[in-house]
Amino acid sequence: MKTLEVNMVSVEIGKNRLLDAISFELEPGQITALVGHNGAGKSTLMKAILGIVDKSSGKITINKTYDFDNQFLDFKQLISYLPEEPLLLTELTVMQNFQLYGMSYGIAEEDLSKRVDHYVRNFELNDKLNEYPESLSKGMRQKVQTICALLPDTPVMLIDEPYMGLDVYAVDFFEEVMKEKASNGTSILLTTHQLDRVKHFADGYIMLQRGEMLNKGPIGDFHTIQRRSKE
Ligand SMILES: Nc1ncnc2c1ncn2[C@@H]1O[C@H](COP(=O)(O)OP(=O)(O)OP(=O)(O)O)[C@@H](O)[C@H]1O
Repeated sequence: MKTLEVNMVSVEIGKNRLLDAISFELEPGQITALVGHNGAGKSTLMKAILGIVDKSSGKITINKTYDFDNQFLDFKQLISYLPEEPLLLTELTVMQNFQLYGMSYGIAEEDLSKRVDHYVRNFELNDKLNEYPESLSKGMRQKVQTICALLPDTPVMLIDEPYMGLDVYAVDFFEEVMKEKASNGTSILLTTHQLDRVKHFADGYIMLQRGEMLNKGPIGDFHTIQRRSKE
């Protein structure tokens, strides 16, 4: 049984081929680190899965049934996404941003309020619910965006560079939540440059290089990223 299946996905922008025939599958309950140099194509791959960037070819499905090309709205509901840069709506308060996520993923009000309460206490944002994103520090905005991504219970999570701006307590709590989500069956794909952290945390890895899949396998087989040769 697989959750996300990505089959021969390519992305071209103008004459540039940003991703070249990428294929991989995620198992339920597995955390997979997506690694590679700056510019390797990690964020582009996540954006292609979410339809933020158009794929030029390839097929993406979730649970074999939900197809990116034929049931995009149902497909997207099954993915929670933490973008590299916070994408909060500046005209909404922190709580209203959470409510918007709750509505778009159909989370019952009572569940939403319990989850918000749990996450804001642990990320130490309980006194910020009525603030607007621009009055928060960068790290606090990152925490708010992180909570947005944690609120829904989806079979697939795409997490792009989660550690940036988080303090050490927030990082520990975040990893605890990831493990808990995975133990409940969520497949997590996570990009990061903090390779030492993911080594003890992920089950598998996928390595991209210049838009191509260089290799993949269990995390125990991952050693390091070779220094990029001069082009
Ligand atoms: N909208 C775009 N138009 C043109 N080129 C783009 C676009 N978005 C990304 N690229 C290019 O695609 C390549 C991959 O970028 P991407 O952001 O996916 O890399 P990354 O692996 O996530 O890097 P990092 O580790 O620095 O976040 C880069 O060469 C980048 O310049």
